[in-house]
Amino acid sequence: MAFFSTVSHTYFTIIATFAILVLFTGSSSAQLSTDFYSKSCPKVFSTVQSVVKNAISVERRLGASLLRLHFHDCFVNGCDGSVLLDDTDSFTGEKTAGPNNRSIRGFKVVDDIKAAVEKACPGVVSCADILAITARDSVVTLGGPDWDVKVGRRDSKTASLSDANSGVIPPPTSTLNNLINRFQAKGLSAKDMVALSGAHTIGQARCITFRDRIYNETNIDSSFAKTRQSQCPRNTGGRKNLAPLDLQTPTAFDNNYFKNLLDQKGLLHSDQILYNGGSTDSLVETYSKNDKTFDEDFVTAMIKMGDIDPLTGSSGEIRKNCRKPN
Ligand code: HEM
Ligand SMILES: [Ca+2]
Ligand SMILES: [Ca+2]
Repeated sequence: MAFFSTVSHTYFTIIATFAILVLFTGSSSAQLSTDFYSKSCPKVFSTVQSVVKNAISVERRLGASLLRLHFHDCFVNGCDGSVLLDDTDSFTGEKTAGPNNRSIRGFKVVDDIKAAVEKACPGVVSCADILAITARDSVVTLGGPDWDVKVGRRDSKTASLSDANSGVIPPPTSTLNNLINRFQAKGLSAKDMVALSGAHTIGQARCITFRDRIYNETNIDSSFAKTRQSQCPRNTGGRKNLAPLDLQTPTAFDNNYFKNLLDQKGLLHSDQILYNGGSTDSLVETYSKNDKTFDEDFVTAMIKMGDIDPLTGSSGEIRKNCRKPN
């Protein structure tokens, strides 16, 4: 008896270990692949790209706005299109959460992309995948690196205001430790975090996100602070006034963001903290000197970010309209 129970116990352990392994790999990004739509929607990539290019040719900032949408989607319960759901009388989504309210944009472009993709292959391509492809196409269109986007994500049927407000998307007042920890919590390293922060080589920020820095911080170039103060008053008013995150080339994807940090010309507290005598200084120096290394590490990190907790298999749905569940 003792012999049999040891044997069955051993078998049980082996089977249980195997089941746990399968469960773990099944819940990760194992099912995303670059050819997920190769039969069901071969034109998806060219369709998305042409709408993105057209939108950016009308307003270059949209490239930045679209890239940011993918980040704000993936960090809140994974890359599941949750950020795109509109509020209704009976439902509050993520659009009014602190990091998103009056800030995230680009939804009309996403609607246009979805319409074009639905025309080519109805009911096939998820909004979460559209955000991932759109982020890549935005970077490429603005002169940044290219990569193959993994697809096969499905869309959430809901969204979470409280999760979007919980600090998983770190605020611009963050310490370096908080930035590192928040990315670590999503399986991204400090290196990934610094490389992804390089997304701030494009786009704009509102006065309220950098006011405290330009008036009260000391690790800032004084003439740069003065320039920014002229459009962002100390006490009241001007909250919505915009300034470029990269003062040199805000519509080109390059490594000037990191060069600015060496000159203490980072706009946000969370930008300059990456080069302030701490553990990430040497990476900032590397990226400022070597655009190719930045591009490579940015691509690696974008692919990792796109892998965060996707819905796959029969989870979620393929939304017909990115703004509401089916
Ligand atoms: C490291 C932590 C990060 C913090 C604290 C942060 C914070 C911010 C803030 C405060 C703004 C300005 C928003 C506004 O005033 O409306 C902004 C803009 C932006 N962020 Fe980040 N961000 C971070 C990481 C990222 C990542 C990982 C990406 C993408 C990969 C990204 C892409 C962008 C872009 C492109 C813009 C400009 C958007 C536009 O012009 O519409 N950020 N970010
Ligand atoms: Ca999400
Ligand atoms: Ca730039």
